[in-house]
Amino acid sequence: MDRPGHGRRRDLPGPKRGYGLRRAGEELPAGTLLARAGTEINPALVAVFAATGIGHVVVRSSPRVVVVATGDELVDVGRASQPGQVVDANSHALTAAAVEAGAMAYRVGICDDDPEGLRGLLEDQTLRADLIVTTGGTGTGPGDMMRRILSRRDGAVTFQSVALYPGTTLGFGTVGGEEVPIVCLPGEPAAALIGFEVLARPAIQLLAGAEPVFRPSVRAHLLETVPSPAGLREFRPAHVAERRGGGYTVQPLPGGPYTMSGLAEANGLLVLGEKVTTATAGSTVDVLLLDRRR
Ligand SMILES: Nc1nc2c(c(=O)[nH]1)N[C@H]1C(S)=C(S)[C@@H](COP(=O)(O)OP(=O)(O)OC[C@H]3O[C@@H](n4cnc5c(N)ncnc54)[C@H](O)[C@@H]3O)O[C@H]1N2
Ligand code: MOO
Repeated sequence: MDRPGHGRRRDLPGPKRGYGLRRAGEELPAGTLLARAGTEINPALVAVFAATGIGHVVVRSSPRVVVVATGDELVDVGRASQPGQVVDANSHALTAAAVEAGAMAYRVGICDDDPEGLRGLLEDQTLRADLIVTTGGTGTGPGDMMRRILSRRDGAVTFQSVALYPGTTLGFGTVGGEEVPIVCLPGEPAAALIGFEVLARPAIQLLAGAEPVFRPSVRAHLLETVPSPAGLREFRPAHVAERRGGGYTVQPLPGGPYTMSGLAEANGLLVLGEKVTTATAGSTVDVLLLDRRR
C-alpha cells in the first residue's frame, strides 16, 4: 500500500462550471454556412448535415468515365511482349487519373485499330458513359485510326491541332446520337496524361458540378533555365516548394515533358506560354499545383 499513487487520497480541484458540457450551437452557430454549392461531399460533411438535421441534399453524381486504349501494338500488362509490341500503360494510368478527378471510371482496356470494331465499341460505350477518354491513334498517319474514324463524321470531333505541348495531336467533341463528350488523347504516355490534366480533368469537374473547375496555380521563382517550343503552351513536370520567407520556388524535373517518371515525381506542372522560347533561371513563372503533398 505504500507504492506511489496507491492507497493515498488526493483532493483534486473540482471541475470548472460548464466543463465537459457541449452547448447547442457551440461548434456551428445558427446561420453558419455548412457547404457551398460545388463542394465535394466527404464523410465528415455527411456527419455535419446529419447533426444539423439535414436529411437530404441535392447532389450531382460522380460522372461515369470510360477509358479505351487503342493500338494494334498494345499488349496487356503482365503478358510477355514480343519485339514491336508495347505494354498498355495508358488505360491504367488514365483510369487512375479519372478516379483521382472524382469520376466513376471504367477501364475498357485495349481495342485494336480495326475501324468497324472501334466505331462499334464507341457507340456501345455511349450508353454508359458521361465522358469517353481514348488514347492512341490521334496522329496524322494512315494507321492513326482514332483520328480517321472520328474526323470523317461531320465535325462532331475536331483534331485541329491544339497549341498544347505535349499533346498537340489530341481531339475532342462528341460521339453518338446522345452526343456523349469524348477526349481523344495521344498514345505517347506522358502526352496522354498531360492532355488528360489540361482537357479531360476540367471536363470531369464540370460534369461533377465541382467548383473550382481548374487546379489552383501560383507564381514561382524558376530554379533552372528551360527551353520551350514557340507557339505551344508547354506543361512540364516540376517540383514546387514553399520558400521560407514566403512565395514559391519551382524546379523542372529531369527528362523534360515526356517522362512518366517525372510526372510520377511531380507535385506541379510548370506552364510556359506560347510566346516563351526560353524561360531563364530566376524568372517568375506560373505553376499548376497538383494535389500531392511532397
Ligand atoms: N505527321 C505527323 N505525325 C505525328 C505528329 C504530327 O504532328 N504529324 N505528331 C506526333 C506526336 S507529337 C504524337 S504525340 C503522336 C500522336 O500519335 P498517336 O496518338 O497516333 O500515338 P500512337 O502512334 O498511337 O502512339 C505513340 C507512341 O505511344 C505508344 N503508346 C500508344 N498507346 C499506348 C498505351 N496505351 N500505353 C503505352 N504506350 C502507348 C505507342 O506504341 C507509340 O510508341 O503522333 C506523332 N506523329
Ligand atoms: O502531340 Mo505530341 O503529344 O506533342 O507529344
